[in-house]
Amino acid sequence: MEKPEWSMDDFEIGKYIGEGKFGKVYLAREKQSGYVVALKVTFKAKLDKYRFHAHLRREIEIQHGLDHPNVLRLFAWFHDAERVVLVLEYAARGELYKLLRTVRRFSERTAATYVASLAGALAYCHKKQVIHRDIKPENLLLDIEGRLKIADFGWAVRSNAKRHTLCGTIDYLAPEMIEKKAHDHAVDNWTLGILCYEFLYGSPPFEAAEQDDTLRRIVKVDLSFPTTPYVSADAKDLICKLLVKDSNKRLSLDDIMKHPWIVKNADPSGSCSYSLSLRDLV
Ligand SMILES: CCc1cccc(CC)c1NC(=O)n1cc2c(c1)/C(=N\C(=O)c1ccc(N3CCN(C)CC3)cc1)N=N2
Repeated sequence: MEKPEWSMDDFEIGKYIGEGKFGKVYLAREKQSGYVVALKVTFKAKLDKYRFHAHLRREIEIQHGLDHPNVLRLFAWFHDAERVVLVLEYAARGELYKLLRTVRRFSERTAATYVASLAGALAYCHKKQVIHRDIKPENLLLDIEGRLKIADFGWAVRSNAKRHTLCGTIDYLAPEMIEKKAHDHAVDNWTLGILCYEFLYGSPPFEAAEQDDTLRRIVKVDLSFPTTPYVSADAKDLICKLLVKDSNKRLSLDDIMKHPWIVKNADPSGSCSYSLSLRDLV
């Protein structure tokens, strides 16, 4: 997909897919190859208004440098007089959180497959000195085979220096980010524990009516497992080894891949042709 300079004329624009704070996403087909992509269009006027150039530039630099089966590809980008356009991989099954809300919670096999995919993608990002910092169901997409894709590197940073910026939805924030201590890639490991809990129980572990209560529960690691739905001891063991206050004591991404629950339940292909098992329907 490399060529001197792309323009909107190279694409047939398809249906509107969705929008975020700064951009609208459209399905599109590249005319020469017929390749289907997602075009994320941001108007420069909006960038000026919110002084968002640096954020977008960082998103482009970081995501363009990543190439992993569970990271949404940024193939190219271009701009014209009024827009900046990102040419992104198309994830045909949409947002993972909508699937989670629809089916209420995932089976242990599906949850373990997604956790393993995330651990693999994050291990790759950390090796490339990148911390995503905003891993949450809303930023996870599914391709046509049901394979998980991490998207939206808007909050990602290079992890050479310790970071101090508070960002992201509070349910997924690690204690050290709330206590404004220096944080490193271990924040993504914490978030993986939050997601694993949410995949299995249908809501994040420290959810509370008031934001302050959630923050208090996070810094206290006030973790409890409801008696229903049934969740295996292995799954709870993994969650307890990730939701650890001391970021140095959290299970490493490599150890997650070797954890008995993952080894026993994760589908090595990474794809969950989502079959509703009877247990998921009760
Ligand atoms: C929307 C712009 C935005 C703002 C902030 C963060 C993000 C990343 C998630 C994004 N999205 C983004 O960058 N995106 C890059 C993308 C992308 C979003 C995408 N697909 C979809 O969003 C999508 C949604 C629903 C869908 N259907 C729903 C109904 N089903 C029955 C059939 C399938 C099928 C595809 N493919 N590449």
